[in-house]
Amino acid sequence: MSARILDGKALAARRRAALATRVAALQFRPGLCVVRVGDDPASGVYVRNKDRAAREAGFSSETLQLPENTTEAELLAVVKRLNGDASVDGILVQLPLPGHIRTEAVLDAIDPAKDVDGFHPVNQGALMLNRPGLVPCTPRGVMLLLEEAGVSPKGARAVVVGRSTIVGRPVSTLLLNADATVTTAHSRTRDLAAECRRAEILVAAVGRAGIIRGDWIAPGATVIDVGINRGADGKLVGDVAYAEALPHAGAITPVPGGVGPMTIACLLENTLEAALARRAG
Ligand SMILES: Nc1nc(=O)c2c([nH]1)NC[C@@H]1CN(c3ccc(C(=O)N[C@@H](CCC(=O)O)C(=O)O)cc3)C=[N+]21
Repeated sequence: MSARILDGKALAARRRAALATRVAALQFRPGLCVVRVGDDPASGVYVRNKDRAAREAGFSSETLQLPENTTEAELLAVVKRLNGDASVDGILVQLPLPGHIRTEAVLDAIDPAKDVDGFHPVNQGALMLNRPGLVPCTPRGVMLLLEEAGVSPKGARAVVVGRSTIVGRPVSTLLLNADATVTTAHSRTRDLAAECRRAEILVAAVGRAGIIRGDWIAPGATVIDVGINRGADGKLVGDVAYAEALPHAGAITPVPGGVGPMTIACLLENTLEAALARRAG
């Protein structure tokens, strides 16, 4: 038996096509602005793919490329200008930022109504309280892939490996809000293999190639691999040892072509949502 492959690339393409139809019917173009400081390689692929996807869906998309030596004060001034720019519906500041800039200070400065990453404390707090708000893109993509797989979180044992504020924690919260029984495992978890083996839904968001081994996966489990790591041969690989996992999992997302494209589709959905909410007043 071999796992069903959850095609995130195809699902993302369908969602972007649906978005394009909705955007074409609007009286305005939703505007996304991405701010990139320096050229961290982790951001490169994302910025290029996002820009193309945004334009194809009828959004206006702009990337402000600032030099590596931009000061925190200068970046805050850019964010404030975008907060006040009525043509900008969504603001995304690419992470990671250079070490001399405090990430929290920058994220806190983004207008929560334009925070299409969903990283602002107001939006993260809303998520924790299960109230309406902008939800982080990758975690939303994870939930949509589960839905696509026909897997209901309700009552299910879910294990999320990773506790980052941008993926692990919000994924755990979304699963909890969807009535899963959630374990958040991390680098200090005593027996990671044992925790993973209990999972009916396993979400890997660690950022280390292949650390989740095939025999950590319960028979028939649904595996969502959030990791996008560069392997020794330069190819993209996930956090899950994919070939090993195939005979164990019931369904699994590939890397590339799984969660990554969904992140971009959800970013555009968040941008439309922010645009409609702001323009409704
Ligand atoms: N403020 C902020 N928000 C982010 O969401 C954010 C960020 N900063 N910094 C960088 C990371 C990285 N990230 C990716 C999203 C999609 C793909 C993606 O589309 N990957 C495709 C294609 C990869 C390829 O072909 O090279 C795939 O996995 O199939 C990759 C990486 C978002 N990030």
